[in-house]
Amino acid sequence: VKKCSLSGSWVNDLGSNMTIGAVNGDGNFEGSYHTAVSASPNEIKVSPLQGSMQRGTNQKGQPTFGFTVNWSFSDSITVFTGQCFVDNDGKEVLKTMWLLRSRVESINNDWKATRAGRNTFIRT
Ligand SMILES: CC(=O)N1C(=O)N[C@@H]2[C@H](CCCCC(=O)O)SC[C@@H]21
Repeated sequence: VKKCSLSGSWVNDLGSNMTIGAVNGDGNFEGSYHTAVSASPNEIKVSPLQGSMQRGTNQKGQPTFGFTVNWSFSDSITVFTGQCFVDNDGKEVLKTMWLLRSRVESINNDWKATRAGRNTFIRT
């Protein structure tokens, strides 16, 4: 099976872009995320991400991963988790699910503070 590598530039169906740097020996990586959409009223700015991928040989070149985006323009944070696949056309695809945690004024609003979703990234 062709290998799927996380490093490089990706885009999702919302038009958000992310760039992931080299994966180090521990499987950790850093990058940046430029979201096309936001729940925050603030101006969108590029934000840093940090994450890890599994490097075990049993990944068959299609590793699982997770990363956190620490939004630089709002008090929220998003964690993504997913797997890097080579699809049936030989293209690399990141299938992810995410949780967006927004800061709320009071614990009474905690119930509405977390949004969840799925998203797919392809290489730009
Ligand atoms: C991949 C995907 O679905 N999303 C994406 O690319 N942008 C939105 C969210 C952007 C949050 C910005 C900060 C805020 O609004 O507080 S994270 C999940 C979603």
